[in-house]
Amino acid sequence: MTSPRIAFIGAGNMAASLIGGLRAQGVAADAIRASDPGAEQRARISAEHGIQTFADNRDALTNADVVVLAVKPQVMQAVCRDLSAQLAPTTLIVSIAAGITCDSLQRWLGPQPRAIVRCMPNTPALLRQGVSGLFANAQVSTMQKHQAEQLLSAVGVALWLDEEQLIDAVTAVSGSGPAYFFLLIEAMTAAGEQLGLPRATAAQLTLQTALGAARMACESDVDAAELRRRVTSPNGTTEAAIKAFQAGGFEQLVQQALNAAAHRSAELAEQLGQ
Ligand SMILES: NC(=O)C1=CN([C@@H]2O[C@H](COP(=O)(O)OP(=O)(O)OC[C@H]3O[C@@H](n4cnc5c(N)ncnc54)[C@H](OP(=O)(O)O)[C@@H]3O)[C@@H](O)[C@H]2O)C=CC1
Ligand SMILES: O=C(O)[C@@H]1CCC=N1
Repeated sequence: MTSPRIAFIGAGNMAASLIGGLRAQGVAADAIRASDPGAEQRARISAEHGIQTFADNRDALTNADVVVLAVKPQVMQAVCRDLSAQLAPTTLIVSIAAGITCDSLQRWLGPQPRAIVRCMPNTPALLRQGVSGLFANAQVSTMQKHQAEQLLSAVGVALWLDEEQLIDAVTAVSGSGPAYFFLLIEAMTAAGEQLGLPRATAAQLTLQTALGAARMACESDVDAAELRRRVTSPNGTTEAAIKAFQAGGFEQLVQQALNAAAHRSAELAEQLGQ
């Protein structure tokens, strides 16, 4: 199968990660186009990946099999309305925007039924270590599902969802998830410094521990709870720390935080889908 021609609308961080992943997989530069109003973004992406870029979104659409909508949720409606007349009926639409439903995209893209895949990737896509949840509407063909999966798996793991609503949960767990780990890294570094370590040492200890723990959790044949038990000696230092976390309501706090993210994703869909 020849690789599809892909147009990126919006050439910011997530688009740059996806384009980098595609290029690393051997997709030809001339199979990819991108548009963005920012001259700087266009120059950067075109210099890094050798692709053609455009200031007018409609110019990126020429011959596209797949159009990736990679703009912020707040401008999505205007972008879709502007593109609708220009889109071929067979084009696959892939949206990575948080809180924008397939129904809203369909409404903004005009009366013609559209094949739409809604995705939620995350920023480790930059290092091809991302993970995405994908939902396809009823118009998406098997071949188009394969095209969307190829696109997202160029930057990490791609997981299909049976219900669109689950995208809110994916957003809460993995879309926003990198920020939670960064928050923990910030807090552990600060706590290490408070305990007397030089900041750079506290940062290095924290980062290497995060990396080692993530790799163990990914590569081990036992689950995270068992790995935690193996670190926790009876009446030892880890037990003291875990008890302090739990006394502070750690698990409930994590649940509350993820509920807030999922709720905000659904709320964005409600507010921006009008
Ligand atoms: N960042 C993240 O962790 C994740 C983001 N997402 C989603 O990905 C999408 C893109 O996010 P991200 O890459 O981080 O954002 P960026 O701001 O980096 O990229 C968006 C780009 O779109 C450009 N843009 C603005 N208006 C238009 C327009 N009318 N037509 C074309 N391009 C336009 C912006 O230019 P300018 O900056 O000049 O406005 C910017 O370069 C969002 O919808 C977000 O919800 C999904 C998962 C994770
Ligand atoms: O914070 C946000 O809204 C976006 C979506 C997931 C990660 N960043």
